[in-house]
Amino acid sequence: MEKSRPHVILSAAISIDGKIATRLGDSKLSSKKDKIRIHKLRSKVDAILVGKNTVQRDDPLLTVRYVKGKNPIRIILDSRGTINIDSKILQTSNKIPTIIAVSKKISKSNLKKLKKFPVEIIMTGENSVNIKSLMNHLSKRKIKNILVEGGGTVNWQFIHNDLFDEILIAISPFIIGGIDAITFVQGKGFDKIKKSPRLRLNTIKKLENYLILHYTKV
Ligand SMILES: NC(=O)C1=CN([C@@H]2O[C@H](COP(=O)(O)OP(=O)(O)OC[C@H]3O[C@@H](n4cnc5c(N)ncnc54)[C@H](O)[C@@H]3O)[C@@H](O)[C@H]2O)C=CC1
Ligand SMILES: Nc1nc(O)c(N)c(N[C@@H]2O[C@H](COP(=O)(O)O)[C@@H](O)[C@H]2O)n1
Repeated sequence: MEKSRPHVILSAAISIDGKIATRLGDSKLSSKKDKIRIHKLRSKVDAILVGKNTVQRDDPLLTVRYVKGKNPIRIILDSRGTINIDSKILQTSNKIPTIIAVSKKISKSNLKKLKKFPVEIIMTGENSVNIKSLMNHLSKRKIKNILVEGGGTVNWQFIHNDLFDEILIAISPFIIGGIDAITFVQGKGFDKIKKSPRLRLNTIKKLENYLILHYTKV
């Protein structure tokens, strides 16, 4: 029987105090070696997924550049289709397969704007993108594994809805601090430790001043 969702790996570079970006959105935490590690991983997955805020803040390419390898399909969660038309994601969508997942709340004008680009639009969910049904849809499209590269709001949705299998964390040698800085997991958070998913720490790897932690669910 076909699995109802792809295998999901959550990945982030964090400061030693668990932040993924400063309060101003600076998230450049990875070293060159760490980028090589992440690009190797990107080259092995079918798709890479991020949230709209990450696209707005970082203007990422989400491609494989530090190593040789194939680019994964890019998936952006953008409920209202507000992604900037000048973003690298849209501007390179003629070269790299790109899916924009939107909700039924998208305006006609934003839908029209997206349709001008060679992207696939998947509409699911009333207010925000229904990630369970999106995963189901992607599974039917033979997307077997997805690398979720944040941000914190998206990570919370995958964790809260128990839609992940592995977590890869690079602890970088920085301290960010501040209650307004984005943490690895945003959202409402669990109110009791017993509600948190149980994780098994599989490997710890030292990469210069970085620690790469690999967890799976118990
Ligand atoms: N250090 C690192 O490894 C990384 C850092 N970042 C940083 O994280 C920050 C962005 O994180 P956040 O503000 O938490 O935003 P986010 O990147 O998680 O995007 C959240 C947005 O995605 C959209 N969305 C649509 N459907 C959704 C759904 N079902 N679940 C969740 N989101 C949905 C909504 O517009 C929502 O506001 C940026 O500053 C970025 O630089 C992002 C990725 C990795
Ligand atoms: N692994 C990792 N380390 C960091 O320090 C980061 N800030 C991120 N961010 C994620 O990678 C995306 C940038 O990708 P491109 O270099 O533009 O291909 C960014 O948008 C986050 O998803 N990751």
